[in-house]
Amino acid sequence: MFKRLCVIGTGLIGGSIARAARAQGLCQSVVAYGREKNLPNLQHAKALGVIDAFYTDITAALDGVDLVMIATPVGTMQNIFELLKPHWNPHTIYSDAGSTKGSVVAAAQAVFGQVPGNFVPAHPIAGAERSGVEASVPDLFQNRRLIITPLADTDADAVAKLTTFWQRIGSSVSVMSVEHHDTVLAATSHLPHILAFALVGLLGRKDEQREIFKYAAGGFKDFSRIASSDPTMWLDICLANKNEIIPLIQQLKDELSNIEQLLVNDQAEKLFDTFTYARNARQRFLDTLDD
Ligand SMILES: NC(=O)C1=CN([C@@H]2O[C@H](COP(=O)(O)OP(=O)(O)OC[C@H]3O[C@@H](n4cnc5c(N)ncnc54)[C@H](O)[C@@H]3O)[C@@H](O)[C@H]2O)C=CC1
Ligand SMILES: O=C(O)C(=O)Cc1ccc(O)cc1
Repeated sequence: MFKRLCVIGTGLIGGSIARAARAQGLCQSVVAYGREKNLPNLQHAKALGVIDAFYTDITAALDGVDLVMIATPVGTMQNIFELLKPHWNPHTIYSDAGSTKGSVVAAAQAVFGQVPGNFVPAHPIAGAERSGVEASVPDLFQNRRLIITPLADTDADAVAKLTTFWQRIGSSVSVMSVEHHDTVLAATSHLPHILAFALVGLLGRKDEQREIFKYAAGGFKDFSRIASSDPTMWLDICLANKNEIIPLIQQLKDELSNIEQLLVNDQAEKLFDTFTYARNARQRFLDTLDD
């Protein structure tokens, strides 16, 4: 499908894309670009067989490449576009895996003036709280969703080819606008991560923290898992999508205040209704997951 894939950011996502593309025979070779300070990680990626070669020189890294995947934290994307700009090839497909799309498109606009038609913004809704190439696996995207957020000028052939690429590594591909993506993901991914960081931070500061984590029942263990996620990656995501996230934090505070008042006033029936509404809403959500 592709001759040579170049991954920029060989971590959990970049490494998993490389492994999956190789496993499915979607490219003949995989190379990586990285910075000098990241050499040990690139050497490790090569030793693991995730990539065939790595370069700290972007010209060498892009030689013969027909697919570039950017999988670095979203706050680095503008620098990556600056790096790519002098070598931009109209016959190459460029894409990314960033968790926010408005900020990535804005970064491309800032560098190129107009977002190039052969850059296809994308986001795999698959991942983990772990980072780095050692956490990468070839089946990370199996039975998961992948969102493409094309712009009016995005090349339809590039979108079609990238759609096939993601489908062949197991993803179900949806297309939506950049704005809709950022609104939806703020609610379903960004707010829950902030909540996990806040809750684990709160409990971690308490004197009885040893007890709290020792007796963590299933629910807290599940929910606190995402608080182990990479702080750099989440700082970038939260800053990039803060306009969507801040109103949701306010709404969440209102929900918590409501529950607090129901408890203060012993309004058992209303509290029961609140829990029942959420439980039914989740069931409706699960019922429609296959749509
Ligand atoms: N972790 C997850 O579950 C998911 C992450 N994403 C997105 O994918 C991207 C990558 O995330 P992960 O793979 O989890 O992170 P990671 O921390 O595992 O890997 C990121 C890699 O990028 C490299 N890097 C950072 N700045 C760089 C720069 N300026 N130039 C070259 N390389 C640089 C790092 O050295 C590292 O190897 C992020 O944009 C994230 O928002 C998307 C879906 C899921
Ligand atoms: O570990 C988890 O449960 C995640 O939610 C992983 C994740 C993190 C960031 C994304 O943009 C998409 C998926």
